Amino acid sequence: MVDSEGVTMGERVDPTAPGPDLVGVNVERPPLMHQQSTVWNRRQQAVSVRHAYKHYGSKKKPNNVLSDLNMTVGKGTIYGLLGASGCGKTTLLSCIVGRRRLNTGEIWVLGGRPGTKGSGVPGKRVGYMPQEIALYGEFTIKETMMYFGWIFGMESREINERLQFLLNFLDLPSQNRMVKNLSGGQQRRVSFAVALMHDPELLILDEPTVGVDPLLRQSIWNHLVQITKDGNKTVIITTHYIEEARQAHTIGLMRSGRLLAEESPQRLLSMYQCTSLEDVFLKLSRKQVQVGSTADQNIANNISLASLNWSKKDAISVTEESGVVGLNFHQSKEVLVTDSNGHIDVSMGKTSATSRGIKEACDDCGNCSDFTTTGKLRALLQKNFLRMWRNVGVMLFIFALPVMQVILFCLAIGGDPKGLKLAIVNHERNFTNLTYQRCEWEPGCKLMDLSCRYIDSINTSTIVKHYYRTPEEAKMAVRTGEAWGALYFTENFTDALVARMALGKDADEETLDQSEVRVWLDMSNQQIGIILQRDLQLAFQNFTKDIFRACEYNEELAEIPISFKKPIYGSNQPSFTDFVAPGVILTIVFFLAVALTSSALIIERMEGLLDRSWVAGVTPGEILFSHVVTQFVVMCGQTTLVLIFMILVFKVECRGDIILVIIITILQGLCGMCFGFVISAICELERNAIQLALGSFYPTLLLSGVIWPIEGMPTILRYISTFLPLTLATTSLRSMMTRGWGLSEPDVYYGFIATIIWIGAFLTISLVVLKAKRG
Ligand SMILES: Nc1ncnc2c1ncn2[C@@H]1O[C@H](COP(=O)(O)OP(=O)(O)OP(=O)(O)O)[C@@H](O)[C@H]1O
Repeated sequence: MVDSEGVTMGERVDPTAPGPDLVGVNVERPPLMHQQSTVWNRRQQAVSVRHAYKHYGSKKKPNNVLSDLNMTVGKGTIYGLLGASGCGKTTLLSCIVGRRRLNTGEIWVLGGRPGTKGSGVPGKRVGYMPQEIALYGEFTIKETMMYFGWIFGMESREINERLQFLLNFLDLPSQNRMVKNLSGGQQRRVSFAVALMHDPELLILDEPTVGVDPLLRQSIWNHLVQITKDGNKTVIITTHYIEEARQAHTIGLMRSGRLLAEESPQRLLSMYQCTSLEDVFLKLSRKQVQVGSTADQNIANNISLASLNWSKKDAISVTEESGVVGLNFHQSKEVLVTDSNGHIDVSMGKTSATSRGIKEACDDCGNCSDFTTTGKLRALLQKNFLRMWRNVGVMLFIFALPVMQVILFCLAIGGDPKGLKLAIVNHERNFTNLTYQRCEWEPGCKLMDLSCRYIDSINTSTIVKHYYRTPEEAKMAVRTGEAWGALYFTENFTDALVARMALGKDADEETLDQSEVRVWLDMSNQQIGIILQRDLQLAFQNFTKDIFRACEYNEELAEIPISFKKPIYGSNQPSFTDFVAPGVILTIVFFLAVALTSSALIIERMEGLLDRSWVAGVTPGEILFSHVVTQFVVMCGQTTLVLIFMILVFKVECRGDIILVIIITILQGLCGMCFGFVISAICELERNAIQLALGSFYPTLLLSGVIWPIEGMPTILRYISTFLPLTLATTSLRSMMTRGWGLSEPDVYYGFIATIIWIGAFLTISLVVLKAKRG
């Protein structure tokens, strides 16, 4: 029994298994079995698609775009793929060039399967012009050609020669014009030129003639006819100008994810007795709608000729193999030979060409390292730098923003508050005029007007003193927000204080009570409250020491018996800036890298540039690598600026090895960049990437111990915090800067290890996601 593939049941050739001809090592024609020969022949066509199914969306709610589609494109032919908008042409082409994968079914392109090693597809065997412009707007025409030429492994001289030809042929303006300044039609022609650049074996053009004037359109078709003449080049073209497709050797009429017909234009016109291809398409479409339901029941394939019941039925060859009307297309090409079974065999006499193509593709991989080629790297790196260089806004963003952030941080954070109002009530003095207070006291060992002497020792830059008549008035000032605290001295403050000091343990309750300085603070602002407490206590200590010194007592008696010696690390008056600065340095570098990277990749993807590079043979790994290199250079610049401003200009303490400080900062920048890659790989839209980047900013900042010690967090949060990319690195940098520790300390090297692990994890995730998305 022979099935629809022409293969004996039970001996079906596994479409997914690589055939002997796959890798170009053994392209000898498989012997004997006719069925195998047919399958083999089919696979040697320029393109062969069999039983292709492709859907978007989830399996539960699939949007079926290709359903059991079969297509055969003979070598050395022009294949016009026609169909209404949304019928799946672009999807089919993207599967052919290896940009997407089918859900089921098989595709063979130039004797290999797209995406397999050594097939050359995606790669330089294919020239692809996508529907969107997909060009770098900030490149000149010449730079655009150089970029793609290098990716295709061409020499600069070769590219220049080809460029001159294409400029003339496509009537393009000066090669130094920026792409973004060209008209829509000119941009499309540049896009077409890119596809023609490396003279590929298979040219896939998605609506190349949109926006092109009729004369040039004809010239483009003439060129396509010309390049396919010798049988070595094949063209697949989609167009909305159906009639221009008359110049194609074969036309595939597509509707609802299937091919309704695949024939030469002349044959289609005569078969359906129409004068225009549009009429043929309409006829076939109507028929498909009419018979759709019954046909679907009988044949799980494309439209069946039997059910169509055309008048010229005999003239149409229908095979179940193709499921397409007239698969045995009768091109007027001498190169196409029909074998004894009626199957086309274009491979005869051309085996060596196929072999050569695949072999060349393999050689390309063999010549260079497995990872990449210098041409590709050169192209990708130049592209990244040129894009940044041409975009002044981005350049400013890259270098001015970190400096601005450091300056703002150092100026705004960590300084002692100034001008805090204190409401003072001093009943030792009978003030009549509260606007001008003279609270005089006599220096030396004079125990008089001690309230005034104490008030005088209160730091005046932080505290502004306002006088009130009664404690109630002063407290009201605090309640209404006029003052941050109220201070009250009793009528007998001096006498009571002297008695308290003289009597010591014999002092009575009233003496103790009268000798107190009573303070009511607004503690709603923790930082201000603590600073006021600190300053009032410090002022009292200085005031007492001053009296003891004057009276020739031992001034140490004025202190509490806990002696804080010179700290082992830091100072007795630690600065909040020194605590926060290490975390702020890393946060600035980390999140700038996130912002920059995440948007860069998404913009490229949305403009279709990433797709185009992929089809040209650039791998996700190469794209990531080129961005890592570009970002690394940027990172070094940013790190230098941030550290210069932080340490040299604003004198933030740095006791440790500056080289280690620089290394961990750069590593954190790289880590942020890799996180940016993950975001850009996951998110389709720039908007979503921005949301994700911003959404991750606050949790990371709050949980990484940047602004508050992680020791103050609940236990679970502390564990979570440890596993965030910034936490251990912040601790490490802080230990280096404030304690002067080196790499031998666990606190320091944990930060380095954690950062490196995060870089690896982020890179792996983004590679996996990018590769998955290519499918
Ligand atoms: N990435 C995608 N995700 C989800 N659906 C998609 C995606 N790309 C295309 N589609 C859907 O698949 C269907 C076929 O789209 P496709 O772009 O292949 O059609 P087309 O024939 O090329 O149309 P046109 O001639 O207008 O370019 C459309 O319904 C489209 O909305």
